[in-house]
Amino acid sequence: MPRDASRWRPRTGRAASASRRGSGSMAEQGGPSGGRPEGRGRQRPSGPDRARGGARGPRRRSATAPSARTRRAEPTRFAAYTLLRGVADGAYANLELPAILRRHRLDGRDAAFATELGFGTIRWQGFYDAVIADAAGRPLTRIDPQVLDVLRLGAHQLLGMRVATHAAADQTVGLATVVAGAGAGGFVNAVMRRVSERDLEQWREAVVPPGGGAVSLGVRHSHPEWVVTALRASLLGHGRATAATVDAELEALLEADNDPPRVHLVARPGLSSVAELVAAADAEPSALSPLGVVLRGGDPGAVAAVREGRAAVQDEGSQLLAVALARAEVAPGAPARWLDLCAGPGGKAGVLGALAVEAGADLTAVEVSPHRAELVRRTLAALGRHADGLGRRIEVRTADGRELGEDEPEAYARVLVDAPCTGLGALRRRPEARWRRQPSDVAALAPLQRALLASALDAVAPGGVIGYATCSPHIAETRFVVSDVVKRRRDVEVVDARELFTDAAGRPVPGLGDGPYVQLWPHVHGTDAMFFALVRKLT
Ligand SMILES: C[S@@+](CC[C@H](N)C(=O)[O-])C[C@H]1O[C@@H](n2cnc3c(N)ncnc32)[C@H](O)[C@@H]1O
Repeated sequence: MPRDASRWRPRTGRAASASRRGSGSMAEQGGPSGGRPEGRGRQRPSGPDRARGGARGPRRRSATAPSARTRRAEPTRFAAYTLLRGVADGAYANLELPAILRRHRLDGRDAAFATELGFGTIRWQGFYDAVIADAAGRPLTRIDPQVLDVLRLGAHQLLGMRVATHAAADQTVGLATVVAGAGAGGFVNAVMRRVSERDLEQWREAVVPPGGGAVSLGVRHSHPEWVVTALRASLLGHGRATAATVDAELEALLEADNDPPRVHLVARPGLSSVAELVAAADAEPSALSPLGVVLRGGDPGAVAAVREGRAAVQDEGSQLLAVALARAEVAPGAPARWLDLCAGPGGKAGVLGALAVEAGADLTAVEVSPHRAELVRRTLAALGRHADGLGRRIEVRTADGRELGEDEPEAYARVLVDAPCTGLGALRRRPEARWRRQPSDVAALAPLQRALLASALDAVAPGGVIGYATCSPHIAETRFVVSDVVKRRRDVEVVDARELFTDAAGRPVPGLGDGPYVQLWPHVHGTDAMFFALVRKLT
C-alpha cells in the first residue's frame, strides 16, 4: 500500500491500467478463465488526476445493490486470487505467478495489474486483516479462508491501488460469488461497503494500536511483530542506528520492505555487457553495480542475453557480493579453483563463475537439493560452454556442503557460503516470506549455517578467502555465526570487507557499517539487506 497514489505508479504503466479498470467498466466476462479483462483495448482517460480522484477524501459508497453486482470473476482478479490460494497452500509467490499469468493469458498491463494486486495484497495482508476484522465486526478465524483472501484483494484495490470504489466492490463481490457462492457475495458486499467508508489514513487511525512500539509498527507497516523486533535489533547490532536514530531508521526500513523492488539485470562478465543490456532493453546502467542495469520497464525474459543465460535478473546487492569475493586479495600460489558451497538456484554462481573464468580459474558449484542443483545446471549452462572454450571448467555437484571441507581440504582459493537463512532481508522480493517465517526458524538454521561456514574454512587453501553471506540482517544469522565459528579456530582471521564494495563509478559504497562486516539495506542502498563477511585463512 503506497503512502500516496504515485508510489504505485510505475515504470510499466501499471497505474494507467489500474485507473482504467477503476473506471468501472463492467463488461461481463465469460467466467474466471474466459474472455479478456474488462476495459482491455478501450481508451479511457487515465493518469495522475484520475488516480488521485479516487484517492483523497472520503470514498463515495457504491450505490449498487448486491443483487445487481457482477457474478463473474474478472481474469486479473481471479489470477491474483489464485496466487493467494497457492501461497496459502505453501507455494512461493514469485515462482507461482508466471504460470498463473500464462494460464490466464495475461500480459502487458493486465499482467502488471494482476501482479501488483497479488503481491501488494500479500505484502499488506497484516494491515488489511486488521481493517477487515474491524469492518466485518468479527475475528478473522470466523471468516472462511477463501472469502478472507477475496476481501484482502478488495481491501488492496480500495486502499492500496485506488481502484474506484464501485469497480473494486463489484469485482470483489463477483469474485466472492464465483469462488464461495452467492451467500458469500452478500457478506463481502457488506464488508466492502464498510471498508470503503474510510480512506487509508482513517483506517490507520482506527486500527493501528497507539504507542509506536513493535505491535503498532507491525500493523502500520504490515510486518509480524517479531520481524519488527528483529529488524530493530539488526539496525542497532550492525551499527546502522543508535538508540536515538533507530526508530526513524526502522520506519524507513519497514517502508522500503513494502516497496516493490525495481528489476535489475546482471551482465555476466565475458558473456554479456552493460552496454549490450542497455541497447537491448528499456534499461539504464546501475549506479551501484559495475555489472548491472536497471530496467525501466518491459519483460526481462524478452531480452536475448537473459534468455540465453548470458545475463540474468539479479539484485544489485547480490552482484556486489560476488564481485567483492572475486576482488579480495589471495596469496600467490593459491589453487585456480573457486567454490560456491550453497549455489541453488545459481544467481551468484553465475557471476562468480564468470569472474573465475576471467581470472583463469574453475568454479565448483555445490547444492544439496537435487531440484535446485538442476536449476544451477541450467543457470550455468551458457557459462559452462564459454568456460570450455577457454579451457576452464564449471562443475555443478549435488552434494552436502557440510562434507566438502573434509572431502577436499585446502583445495580452493575462494569460497562463497551464501547460507540458507530466513530471508528477512529480501521481504520486498518475497511477499509471503514475512508471514511464513517463524522466530524458531532462526534457531533451527543456526547449526547448518555454522557447519557450512566451518566446512568452507576447511576447504579453502592457506592464503585463500571465504565470503559468508546471507540475505538476512538478523544478528543471529550474521555476526553471531561468523564470530562463533572463527573464535574456535586459530588458522583464520576476519578481514574488513568494506573496501571491496565500490559502486559502478569506482567510488566506495557509503553506509556499509563500522566494519569489518558489510551490511546492505533496502532503505539505504536500494538492495536486499545482504550481509557479507570476509574471512582469510592464514598462511
Ligand atoms: C540462500 S540460497 C543460495 C542462493 C544462491 N547463492 C544464489 O545466489 O542463487 C541457499 C542454498 O543453500 C542450499 N543448501 C542448504 N543446505 C545445504 C547444504 N548442506 N549443502 C549445500 N547447499 C545447501 C539451499 O538448498 C539453497 O539452495
